[in-house]
Amino acid sequence: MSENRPRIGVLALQGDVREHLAALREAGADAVGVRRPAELDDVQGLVIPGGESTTIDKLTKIFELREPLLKRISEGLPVYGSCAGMIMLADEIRDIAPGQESLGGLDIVVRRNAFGRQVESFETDLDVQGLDGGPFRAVFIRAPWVEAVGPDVEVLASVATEAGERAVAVRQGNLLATSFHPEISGDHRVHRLFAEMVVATQ
Ligand SMILES: NC(=O)CC[C@H](N)C(=O)O
Repeated sequence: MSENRPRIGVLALQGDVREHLAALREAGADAVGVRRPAELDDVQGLVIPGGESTTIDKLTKIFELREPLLKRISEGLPVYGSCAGMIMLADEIRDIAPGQESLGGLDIVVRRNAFGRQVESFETDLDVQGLDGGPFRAVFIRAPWVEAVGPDVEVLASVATEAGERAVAVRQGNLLATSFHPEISGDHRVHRLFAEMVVATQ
């Protein structure tokens, strides 16, 4: 790690990997793609990007990353999951696909595609706890929401839905997750928050 530039990986199997690499670099991290176990060994934090959680799940198994990921998460590796990445970190998934598994670690129940189908993707201004400087423009794309959280989970942001308030940003220890995609908003405050979490563990 050079000075305060943490080395953060982006799980580079599927999804918007490039956008996260760019956002992390702008947030002050050394960002690298992670596709092999040896590359995972080499990072101090990891982003699991948005994409399709069923595909990311399958590819982590094919690329023999599932076991190393489970091990590092259990050892306290800081991980930030966005959208499909949030689903990968959830202990329980509703509307799960046949055979789908998460990595888990975050004591939350998420519902996949909770906000509706692709055409129902939307943007909104969110107040996110821990982010200074006003509301965050959050982009939701076939996003999950959080239906239940365990006692150690902090809810950082919620949205009002027809079903009531639903959490869309949560943190539990070294694990951070958002239903939305901060990597495409041009606002790097979520990535900066994660980089600070990674630095704090060193
Ligand atoms: N933008 C996203 O990451 C969408 C997540 C996708 N609906 C899933 O279930 O994985």
